[in-house]
Amino acid sequence: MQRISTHTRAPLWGKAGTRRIEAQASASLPPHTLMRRAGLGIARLAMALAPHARHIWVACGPGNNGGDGFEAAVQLQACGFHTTVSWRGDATALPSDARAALTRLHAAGLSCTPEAPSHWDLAIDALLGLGSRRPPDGHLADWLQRMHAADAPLLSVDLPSGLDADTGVGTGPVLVSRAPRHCLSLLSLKPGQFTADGRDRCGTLWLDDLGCAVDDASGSADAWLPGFAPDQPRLHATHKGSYGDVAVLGGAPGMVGAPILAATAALHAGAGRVFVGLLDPAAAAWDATAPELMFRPHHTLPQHGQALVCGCGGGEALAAMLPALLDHAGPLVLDADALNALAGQDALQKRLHQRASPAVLTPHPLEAARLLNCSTAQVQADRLAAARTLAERMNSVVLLKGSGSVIASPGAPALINPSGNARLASAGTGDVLAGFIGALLAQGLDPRSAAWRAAWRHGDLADRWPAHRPLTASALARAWPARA
Ligand SMILES: NC(=O)C1=CN([C@@H]2O[C@H](COP(=O)(O)OP(=O)(O)OC[C@H]3O[C@@H](n4cnc5c(N)ncnc54)[C@H](O)[C@@H]3O)[C@@H](O)[C@H]2O)[C@@H](O)CC1
Ligand SMILES: Nc1ncnc2c1ncn2[C@@H]1O[C@H](COP(=O)(O)OP(=O)(O)O)[C@@H](O)[C@H]1O
Ligand SMILES: [K+]
Repeated sequence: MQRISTHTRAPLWGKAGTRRIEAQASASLPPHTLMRRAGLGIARLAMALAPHARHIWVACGPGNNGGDGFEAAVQLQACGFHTTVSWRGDATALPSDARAALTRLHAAGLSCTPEAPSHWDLAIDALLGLGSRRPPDGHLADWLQRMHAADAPLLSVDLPSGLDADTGVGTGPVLVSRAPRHCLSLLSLKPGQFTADGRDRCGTLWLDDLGCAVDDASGSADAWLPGFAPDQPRLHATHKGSYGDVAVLGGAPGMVGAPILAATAALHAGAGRVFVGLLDPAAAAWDATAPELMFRPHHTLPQHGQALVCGCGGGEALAAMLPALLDHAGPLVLDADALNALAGQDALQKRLHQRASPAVLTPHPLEAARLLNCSTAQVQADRLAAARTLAERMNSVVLLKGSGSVIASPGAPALINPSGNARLASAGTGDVLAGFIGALLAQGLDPRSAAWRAAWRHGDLADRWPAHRPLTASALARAWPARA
């Protein structure tokens, strides 16, 4: 069993992929082996999480997820825990593995109750897993509501009930709770555990591969957790020219702070030199808080060989500049208003598509929706699919921001960034991310690596941020070297 952290590098499989893994694994094992192993794993984790628990509530559902719960209850009871198993239904309607597990439960002297207990020290959610098909209702919804509302820790089996393994879209209750939440994923990790509603519902994630470790030699994983992103070591005999130039273009009237944030972030993330071209003609031509930044007339940027970060606080004037920039700029990050300018502009999108080196696009869900000509809700309903579609359509690396940012690139597996938290949900942190990406491009990383490494570091800085210190974009922009 493995605790999943932001350093974990691992393949992610959705429903179809996990079903394939399950079918292959069970074909080579005696009947019911996987479910017994699952029960053992759940019981072990439950005991480790709540060693002093006296009363454990196992809520079981109508499928094999419920079967896992029955198996866990047998183990917990055998280890001396007072265990209440709640289950309602017709035993003959259970799938065969779960039916066998129910028989074992009865043989162990346990019986099921159709009601929830009034008190428990740890709840185990074995209601629905991979087979969840609609929002839980009736007694399933009632039991889930009770588990989420209680102060006791909650351990979800495989998936929090109602969470879609592919998309991370959750149905059914979820309440903000101070009680710890854990999820023990079985056989595989799933994309939906890391994006959209997945993080909030899962809490701390664990993986039990049930003794069937799967490698991804065939490249069939639906996405990957990228793993730890160490900084590149530096040779001693280097100089500012060794680490590239970044040019930042943006800053329409009233929005001048955005490109300065991006430029400051690029500087602190290791770019050799950073230039800024502001679109607001009334803006000051330097920044006393960041004298390293070099301000230039915007029409002179980017100069040859510079990585360009374009769009932060850009305003509508950017649209007219984009054709030339798309055709001639080297390494390129398009953010904010540069993305809005692209939306619905087939000619611009064609230029983007034809670039020799893919650009990095960093839309938040609303910007992605504009680019895809759909609603934000449609983007959020399947973040992986939205990012992949955009990446293919624009022939670009697309970093779809938000909880569990998705990084999609044409011809390469999608990545989901596991670092970061809601303290990043404040104005300007996206500009900082764009600057980080620009710095990594300037230092020679390929667009996909620059995107995921910057996103990982951006989130990691937020995860390590001292609780008492406000997380502002300008502080985040200056935080990189202190951490790497
Ligand atoms: N078969 C096996 O050998 C293994 C199964 N595993 C477990 O089995 C799970 C998958 O089992 P299933 O495919 O049976 O799926 P589930 O246990 O998630 O449930 C499927 C059942 O629930 C019903 N259902 C779906 N949504 C519902 C809703 N909202 N309200 C009421 N009923 C609903 C379905 O009609 C179906 O009868 C995995 O998540 C994992 O926990 C693991 O133990 C690994 C091994
Ligand atoms: N809950 C969260 N978990 C992880 N990252 C988050 C969360 N909320 C926001 N972020 C990150 O913060 C940044 C916000 O960017 P964006 O929405 O473009 O804001 P802005 O344009 O104001 O800078 C993105 O990198 C996003 O992924
Ligand atoms: K579950």
